[in-house]
Amino acid sequence: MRPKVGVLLKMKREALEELEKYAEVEVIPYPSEEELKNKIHEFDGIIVSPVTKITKDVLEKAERLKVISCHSAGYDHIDVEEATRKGIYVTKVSGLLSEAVAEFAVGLLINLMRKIHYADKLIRRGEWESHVKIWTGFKGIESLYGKKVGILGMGAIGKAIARRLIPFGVELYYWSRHRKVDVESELHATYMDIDELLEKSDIVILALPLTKDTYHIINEERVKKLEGKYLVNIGRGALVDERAITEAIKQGKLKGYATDVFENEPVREHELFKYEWETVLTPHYAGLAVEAQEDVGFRAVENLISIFRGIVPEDLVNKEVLKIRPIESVKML
Ligand SMILES: NC(=O)C1=CN([C@@H]2O[C@H](COP(=O)(O)OP(=O)(O)OC[C@H]3O[C@@H](n4cnc5c(N)ncnc54)[C@H](O)[C@@H]3O)[C@@H](O)[C@H]2O)C=CC1
Ligand SMILES: O=C(O)C(=O)COP(=O)(O)O
Repeated sequence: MRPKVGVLLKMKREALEELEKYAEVEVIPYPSEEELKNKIHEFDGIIVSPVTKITKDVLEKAERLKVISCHSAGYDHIDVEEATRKGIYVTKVSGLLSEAVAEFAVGLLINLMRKIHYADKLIRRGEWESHVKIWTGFKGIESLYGKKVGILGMGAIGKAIARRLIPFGVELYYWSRHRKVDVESELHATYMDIDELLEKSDIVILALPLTKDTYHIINEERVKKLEGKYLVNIGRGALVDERAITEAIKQGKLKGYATDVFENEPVREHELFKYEWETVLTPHYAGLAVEAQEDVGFRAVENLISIFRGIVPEDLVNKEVLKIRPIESVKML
């Protein structure tokens, strides 16, 4: 029997056609939790974007579900622990967005330090001369050259950021779950414990996934270690305690915060909106470059089909699931 697959986003037509070769497909773009609860029992597999949360309540109704294929590198919108317990395979799309996202992270950082976003506003308001006031230093514009940059999370994106920063003449530090000897020889980045890294860096970049271990990893205590420094967040909003960050910006302790991600998205209003000099804020769009998005749909389809064929894909997030429900028992193709 062909698997029934729910596509819970607007996916590229070509990727959808590829999926239709193997599965009975129903497209329900961005359903509400209620809609999903009423529908999920029909599916053997789903393809899902970061906008749709797959909660414990949804999974409770997912009687047939065997595969959740994320159309993204992040998988924090899935209750992975519960999925694993139920023997559901969860996959992500690794690598495809990294170059575009890393480029964007560097863009955010340069913008934050050189105030490009702010200068753009000044000239449009007819305030050409005011740049002189700024330049003479009442608030300070800084160059990246010679700075110490600490990267938290040295995965696909973290490495791509590091590679881009080397030509800027910075000193690189990193912290990740595991020490990476290849990174150290290729990128000349020094491994440090997170707290030492926060203390020694002038700039900190977050490129971690959001998990129960990394939730609020930049908490109130750690924000104190960022006094006089810049922070860039390209991972997920809840890697930081946004309230503590906002307070530190308000008090002039954190020099700047640039982020593409927020604790509660979408964001319509935020206290940080007031701090135009100190913050650069974008609506979760670092991965949105046509070149980056080109193959994401195909990879999400490939991961899902691979599992239904009894092949474990490299992009499997919850490897422990293999012990709970062996791959042979999810084979449908
Ligand atoms: N702003 C955006 O549009 C985008 C954001 N992202 C976010 O970036 C995250 C990272 O993506 P990739 O680099 O592709 O992932 P990856 O899996 O290649 O790298 C993640 C790194 O974080 C480390 N890590 C994981 N858990 C850790 C922990 N508890 N403590 C210390 N280190 C830990 C891993 O060892 C790995 O080096 C994604 O999970 C996603 O949330 C990804 C794409 C686009
Ligand atoms: O891949 C990820 O984790 C992302 O955050 C990308 O999000 P998007 O699918 O571009 O809204």
